[in-house]
Amino acid sequence: MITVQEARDLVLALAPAPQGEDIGIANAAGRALLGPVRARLTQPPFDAAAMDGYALRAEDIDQTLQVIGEAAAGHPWSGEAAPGTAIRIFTGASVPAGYDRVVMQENTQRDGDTLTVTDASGPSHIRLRGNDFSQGDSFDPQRLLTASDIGLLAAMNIPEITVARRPRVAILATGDELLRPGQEPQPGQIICSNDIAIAALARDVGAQVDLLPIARDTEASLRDSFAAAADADLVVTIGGASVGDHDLVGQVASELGMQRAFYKIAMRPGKPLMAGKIGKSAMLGLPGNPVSSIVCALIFVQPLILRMQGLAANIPLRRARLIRDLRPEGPREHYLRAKLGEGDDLPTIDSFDDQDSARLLLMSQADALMIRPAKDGPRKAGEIVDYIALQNGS
Ligand SMILES: Nc1nc2c(c(=O)[nH]1)N[C@H]1C(S)=C(S)[C@@H](COP(=O)(O)OP(=O)(O)OC[C@H]3O[C@@H](n4cnc5c(N)ncnc54)[C@H](O)[C@@H]3O)O[C@H]1N2
Ligand code: MOO
Repeated sequence: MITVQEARDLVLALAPAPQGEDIGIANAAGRALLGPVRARLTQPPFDAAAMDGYALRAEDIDQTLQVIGEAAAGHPWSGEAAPGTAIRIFTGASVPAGYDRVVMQENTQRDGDTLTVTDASGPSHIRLRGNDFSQGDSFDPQRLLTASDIGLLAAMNIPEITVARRPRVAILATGDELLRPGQEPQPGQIICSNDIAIAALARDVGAQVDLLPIARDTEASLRDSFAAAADADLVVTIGGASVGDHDLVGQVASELGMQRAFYKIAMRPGKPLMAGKIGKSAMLGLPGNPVSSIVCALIFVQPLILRMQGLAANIPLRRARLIRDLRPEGPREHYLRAKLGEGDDLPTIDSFDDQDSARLLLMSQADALMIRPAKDGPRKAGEIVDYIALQNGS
């Protein structure tokens, strides 16, 4: 069996080069910029008042001043700064040339057109031209664009950008026992939970998801499903990956010409993971146990979808202190469902006693996946371990 790291490298190598698509920035949150863009203007474009008050020359601050004009946002004042004068100014207005200080109106006293400063302390309250960014500055965040990013693109006066086309991801749950949520289970049947969970994880990283009908445990049904997924950039199957008589996914995929990159990895949960290419699509075959499928989606499916959009696919590892001793590990890298707590320097982490890969309730209660290397020795409370933060965490 190959290691998780080897498997990740092979999975990421399945990503084709991203294709570009031009979109308006208003719809660009959650999309991946394809290459750097450059600011089309300087921000702020002029020295701008940061407070409502008066613009004056710092050297005049102790004098009685004459108010000779007004500048508001969008309405600059274009006269000359003369000694002993001030300009009524409002936040966002251009500070007229020659004035180098804005005093908040709370720190002034005005009588007709004369002004005295009652409190001369404090900063200049002027945002200098270009203090945020300058025309020509490059922007390339190397992650899915956030709300702040699209605000920044707007401020840079970039109305349209080229992003990676959303990867089309077909998700296929397999199993005779599976029903859709809301249906009435007969003896031996359960509700299909995995495909909608994996679909949500895929959408979170920018995929356009096609949730296929549940395939039955027959070769014919699986062939039909693979045919329906032929246009996908990535086909994710769920279940039927193990060695049982009804685990047909690998067999049918091979008959359809799948070029296998690997089958089975030293990971717990997730051992029967399968990866390769089928037709024009990348394919990942996830194990059917609900927690296994979600963990594999976090470690392999999401990074692959990000890579398909040209992004680095690193999973941020964090560190926490064990709250109690741990037994030695077996031959597979273990991703344990765990709870975080407040600690002095680092958070504390405590894995659940029950690590059954079928227990969705525990997965939903976990706020971290604690990572223990294969064959890790016993660990003592207080030692530091790596973990991956989960969305459930507060
Ligand atoms: N003899 C062996 N048996 C098993 C091994 C093994 O090495 N030797 N590995 C075990 C491990 S580890 C896993 S993980 C599972 C994976 O099996 P499959 O991928 O073939 O999954 P299924 O058998 O189809 O299902 C397992 C389990 O999960 C339920 N399931 C499946 N799909 C869904 C779904 N979409 N929604 C909700 N629940 C689902 C299914 O009903 C089963 O209970 O194999 C072990 N066996
Ligand atoms: O690998 Mo299975 O995914 O341990 O439950």
